Amino acid sequence: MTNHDLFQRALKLLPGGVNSPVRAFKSVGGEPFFTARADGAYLWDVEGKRYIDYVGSWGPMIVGHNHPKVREAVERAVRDGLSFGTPCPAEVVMAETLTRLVPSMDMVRMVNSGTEATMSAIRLARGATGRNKIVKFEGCYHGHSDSFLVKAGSGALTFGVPTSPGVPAANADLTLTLPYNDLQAAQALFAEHGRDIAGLIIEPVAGNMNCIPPQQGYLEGLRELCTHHGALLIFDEVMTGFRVALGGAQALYGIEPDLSTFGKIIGGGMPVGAYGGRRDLMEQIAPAGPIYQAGTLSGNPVAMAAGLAMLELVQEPGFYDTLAARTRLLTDGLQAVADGEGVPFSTNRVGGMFGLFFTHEKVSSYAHATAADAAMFNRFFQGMLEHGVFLAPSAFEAGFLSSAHSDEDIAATLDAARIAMRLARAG
Ligand SMILES: Cc1ncc(COP(=O)(O)O)c(C=O)c1O
Ligand SMILES: N[C@H](C=O)CCC(=O)O
Repeated sequence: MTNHDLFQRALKLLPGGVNSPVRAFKSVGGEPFFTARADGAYLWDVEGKRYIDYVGSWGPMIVGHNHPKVREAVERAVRDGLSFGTPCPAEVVMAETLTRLVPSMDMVRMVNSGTEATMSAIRLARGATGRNKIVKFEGCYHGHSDSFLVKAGSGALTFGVPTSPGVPAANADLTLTLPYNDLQAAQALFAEHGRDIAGLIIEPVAGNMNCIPPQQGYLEGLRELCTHHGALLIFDEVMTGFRVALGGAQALYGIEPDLSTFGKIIGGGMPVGAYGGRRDLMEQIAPAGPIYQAGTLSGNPVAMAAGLAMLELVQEPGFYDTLAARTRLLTDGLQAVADGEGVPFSTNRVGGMFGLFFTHEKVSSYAHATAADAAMFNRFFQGMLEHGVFLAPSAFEAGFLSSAHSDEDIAATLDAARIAMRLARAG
C-alpha cells in the first residue's frame, strides 16, 4: 500500500481526498502522506518513512504522540465503556481541573470540537447581551461555523476562500472584522458600533495566519474597550490553551476574558472542546438557563480520560520552560541557517508554538504574513519533507513543538533546513 494509491482511492470518495482541507497538500503541491503510526516526536507513513513532526495533530500532541500515560488512561477508560449518555465522574474532574487552571472560568461546558466551543460561546454572548454583532480579526480562525468564515485564516486563507460561499450574507453582515494588532482600528469600530456588539473573539496569539503574537498592550486595550462598551471579550484558546503556558495565553499575558474556548490539548488527542467563563454568564446555558446548547457525546469518558492525563503531564514542574527553550533552539537555529544561506527569513515564537516567514520583516500583522514569500515557503516545505521533517503544509499555519522533541531532533531538523533553504532560494 503506497501513499499515492491511498490518495487515489481517497480522492474518489472524500472531497479533495481528505477529511479536513489543511491536510491536503494543495497549496504546497504534491500529495499528502498517510500516517500508519505515531510515537514521540515522529510520524511514520504507510511506506515506512519517518518524519520529525512539527504539526502535532495541529496542536494537541504537546507531550508527543502516543505518550504512555495518555494511552494507558485511555485503555483504562475504554474497559468501562465508550459512551454513557449520562453524566460520568471524569467530566466533573475535568471541570474542576480546567476551572482551577484557568481562573477566569468559574464554570465550563464540555463539547466535542473547537468549532462547537466557539460557536456556542458567541451564542452565549448574543443571548446574554441581547446584541447581535460579533467582532473577529482578519486571518484568525475560530472553526467553521457560519459567523466565523468571514475573512478567516487557516485553510480558508490557504485555499483563497476566507469568506466562504454558503455563508448567508445576513449572517456574514453580523460579523465585523478588524486587522490584528491594530488597537486604533478597534477603537474606531467600537466608537461606531459599540452598542450593537455582543462580543469580540480573538486568538490571543494568532496561529491561523501563521504565528503572530499580540503586541505589548494590545490585549489590555481590547479588554478595556469591551468593558467600556459592555461587549464580552472572548479568548479563543483552542490553539493557545496549555500550548503557550499553563492556563493559556490569558495566564501568560495576565488578561481576564469574560469567556474562553478550549480544544486540542485538553482532549489529549481525542475530539474535545470546551467553553467557559464567568458564572453569571455560564448559568444562562441550558438547562441552568435558557440559552440552548447540547451534545450526544459531550463529556465522553474516554476523551475526558485522555485530556486529564495530558493536563497532568503539562503540570510537571518546568514543563513550559523546557518547551519554550527547545522552541527557541529551533527558531534561532533556523534563523541562523537562513542567514547563512542569504535567505530572507524571520520567525515568531510563544511557548511551544512558532511561525516561519520568508521575509526580512518581523511579522506582526496579517498584511505582513500574507506579504511573505509563499512560493519560497512551499519549496522549503518540500525540501524539509524530502529530508524527513514534516511542517504544516501551508504558509498560514503555526508550527508546534512537543516535550518529546529532543536536541538531536532539532539538530536533524537544522541539517535538513540547510538543504531546504538552498532549494527555497533557488526558485
Ligand atoms: C483558534 C482555533 N479555534 C477554533 C478551531 C476549531 O477547532 P476544531 O478544528 O476542533 O473544530 C481551531 C482549529 O481548528 C483553532 O485553531
Ligand atoms: N489551523 C487549523 C486549526 O488549528 C488546522 C486544523 C484543521 O482545520 O484541520
